[in-house]
Amino acid sequence: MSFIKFENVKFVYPNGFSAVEDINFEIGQGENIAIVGQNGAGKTTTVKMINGLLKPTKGKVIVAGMDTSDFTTAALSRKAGYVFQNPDDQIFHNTVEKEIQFGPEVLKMSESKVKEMVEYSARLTGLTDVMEENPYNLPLSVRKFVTIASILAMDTDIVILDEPTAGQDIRGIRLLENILKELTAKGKTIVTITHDMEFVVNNFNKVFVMAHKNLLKITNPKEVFSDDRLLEESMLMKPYVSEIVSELGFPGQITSRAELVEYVKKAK
Ligand SMILES: Nc1ncnc2c1ncn2[C@@H]1O[C@H](COP(=O)(O)OP(=O)(O)OP(=O)(O)O)[C@@H](O)[C@H]1O
Repeated sequence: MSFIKFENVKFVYPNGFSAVEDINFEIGQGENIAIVGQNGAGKTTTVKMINGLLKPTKGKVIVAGMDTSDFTTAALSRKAGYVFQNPDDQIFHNTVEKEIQFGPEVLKMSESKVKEMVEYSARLTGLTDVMEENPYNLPLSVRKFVTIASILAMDTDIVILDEPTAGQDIRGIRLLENILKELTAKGKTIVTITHDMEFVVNNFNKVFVMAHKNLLKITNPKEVFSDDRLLEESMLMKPYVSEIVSELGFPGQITSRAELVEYVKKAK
């Protein structure tokens, strides 16, 4: 059964610019989806319609049984938490702790539940030691985790991450991978926009490929990276491993480091 459903969805910004033309898809509860595609394809516009920040100009968006056109953004954001692409569009408190606390307090969680959720989210995002800091004194990559923590603390059924990998080093990527695992284990539905193809290969089974204001294909990473036409149309780069593998003339289905190591070991 679908938990998120887009039916013939079009979105036109107030200035008349059409960013999404005609999108149809369904996401089941507990699914973990990556959205990839060229800049300006309409990825952010699409996910903002899931938590009601934007309402479709045409068509229907149904989230957890709610037609988003009939509900306020406040009501929808209790179901779907959206982590903004740019943390500075989201952060407005002067300590990390206050920022994370804000969401659960708005949701009127009990004092002990707020404390529990803040501690849990801070631990998961590696922020425990910077709780008293002003977020604006922290690097952008850490500010991103502050925004992720503030959404995790709300314990929404749906978590939307917009470009979480941008500017992250290996520690940040590992933290993100752990967060995805933890959320999946808790049965959360996760939608992640990313340009990092290595991250896609290592963490997702289902990929939505967007281009030209539409959803081109719903597939898995292996199919994306073995479909040269799709790659070209959506202007996606293959993961580094896939590039090396094709230069070496190895089988094209190898997309991750682990698979490459396995293949070379067997071939020795
Ligand atoms: N508020 C707005 N008013 C008018 N046009 C907008 C607005 N916000 C975004 N757009 C335009 O809509 C198109 C789709 O933008 P969107 O942010 O959804 O794309 P995206 O696929 O997420 O791109 P990126 O990977 O660069 O973040 C772009 O051409 C963008 O310039």
